[in-house]
Amino acid sequence: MSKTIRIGTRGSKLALWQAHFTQDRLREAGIDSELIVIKTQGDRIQHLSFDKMEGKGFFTKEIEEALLRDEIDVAVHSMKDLPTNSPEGLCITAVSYREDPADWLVIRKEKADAQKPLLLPDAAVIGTSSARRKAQMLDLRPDIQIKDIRGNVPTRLGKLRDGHFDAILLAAAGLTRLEISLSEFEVVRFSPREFIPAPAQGVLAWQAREADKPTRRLLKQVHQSAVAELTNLERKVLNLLDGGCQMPLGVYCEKDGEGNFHVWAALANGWDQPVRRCRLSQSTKHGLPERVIEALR
Ligand SMILES: NCc1[nH]cc(CCC(=O)O)c1CC(=O)O
Repeated sequence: MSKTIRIGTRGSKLALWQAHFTQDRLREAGIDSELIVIKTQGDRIQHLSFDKMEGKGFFTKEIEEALLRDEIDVAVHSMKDLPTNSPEGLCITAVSYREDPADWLVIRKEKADAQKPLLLPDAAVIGTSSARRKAQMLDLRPDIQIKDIRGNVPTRLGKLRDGHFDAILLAAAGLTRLEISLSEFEVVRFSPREFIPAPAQGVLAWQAREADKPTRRLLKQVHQSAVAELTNLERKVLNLLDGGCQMPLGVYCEKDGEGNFHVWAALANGWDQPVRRCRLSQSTKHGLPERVIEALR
């Protein structure tokens, strides 16, 4: 018999889905757990665009602090929201399967224009607060207008429905996990090789105290090491650039049946600056992140 693992999570619908998913995986491994909901800066400050907020890790800081204070044993994060350097004393112990890593462009049906690229009318108003999505969208359609949008996934869809935007960009992972019907909208489902996702998009990270060996041993039972190999590569590129989740950087990695690694990356100096792209392949992962940085220069 092991003790009950305390899982710390944000309170949004998607975060709770992720926490329940964690509980299910642990239960399968015979491990009992309970949920502890924690509010973060990212949940409280919903009116500011991310580029107007200071620092990194808006969705993760308070949960990491609870972990350090021993109020929880495991923190569940969307891995893409997690800065590449864990605070002193904490580490990412395990990662989940990868949900579809793509971004989807969700368009109001009455605005969709089948004659135009990406089904967008001229000068379409696109809602996104992500510098990465802004830069890649402007690269594809320089005529569009960008407007910031905040709030959780259902809130954003509500704002689209209410006509504040012609289209918005969302992670396929969030929409799929919440089983949100998009039948009232037109949807452009980008390939992650074309519209490059955030490093580790679609993957959950399970964080624990470095010194808490019993919890870390339990988490290893649900760890997906093949996923970690790819997300570690993606996050290494972010780390080498000294970037956070507001950097206009997309990195996406696949490993093929022969064991070769393929990386697609896109980087801009700012959200309204030109996008530089690269696609690299090699048979080992060694030195690949460094080559990506070189190619994006
Ligand atoms: N930044 C918010 C956030 N963090 C994780 C997801 C979706 C799940 C994932 O990508 O793992 C989202 C919503 C979105 O980007 O549309």
